[in-house]
Amino acid sequence: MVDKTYIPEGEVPPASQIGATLEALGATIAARREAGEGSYTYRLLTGSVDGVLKKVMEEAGEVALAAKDVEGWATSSLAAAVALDAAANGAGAGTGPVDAAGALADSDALSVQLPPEYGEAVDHLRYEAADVVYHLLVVLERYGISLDEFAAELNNRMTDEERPAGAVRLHGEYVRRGK
Ligand SMILES: N=c1c2ncn([C@@H]3O[C@H](COP(=O)(O)OP(=O)(O)OP(=O)(O)O)[C@@H](O)[C@H]3O)c2ncn1[C@@H]1O[C@H](COP(=O)(O)O)[C@@H](O)[C@H]1O
Repeated sequence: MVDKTYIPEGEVPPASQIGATLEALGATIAARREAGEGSYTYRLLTGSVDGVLKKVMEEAGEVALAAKDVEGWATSSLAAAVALDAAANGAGAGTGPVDAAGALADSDALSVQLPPEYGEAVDHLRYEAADVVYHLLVVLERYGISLDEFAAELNNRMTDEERPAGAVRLHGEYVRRGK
């Protein structure tokens, strides 16, 4: 898989990239409580709650649409490869079971060319996912749920094998499933 990420030369990466990023973003969002109307985050934190809740739902919907777009490009690429294979080899060619990677499981392997639009759709999905997380963090800040408390919620759901050593947990009285 292509590594789409990089670290600028000479910079030392933090122990956890996503942890450091969420911490920084959470701190920025919290600090925007004092920023004034010029800040989008301030407006989400202090305006009608419907505003930020609508954004969370809208962005989640955009994630779903973006993912469907990725699926669409994958499916049409696979269909095009099957049609090409059938045309090149005659009926019965390339008709074995297709695995998750879109390749035929038998020796008559099918070569699927993913178009540039597929990669662009994946990038768009990542973009919309970031929009959801940003708006979700604004909601958490609005209701005083710290990132550590949020982490504890996730950690409490993990098995002992999954949970990282020293991970923060919720006290039993704050574990309320569903409500
Ligand atoms: N991470 C974000 C962030 N992600 C998304 N957004 C905003 O969320 C809005 C999303 O709305 P839309 O969906 O209408 O816009 P879009 O994303 O351009 O378009 P689509 O999703 O419809 O394709 C845009 O205005 C984005 O600028 C964000 N705004 C701010 N931040 C962070 O918060 C910091 C403080 O921002 P301010 O409060 O604006 O100073 C920034 O420096 C960033 O680090």
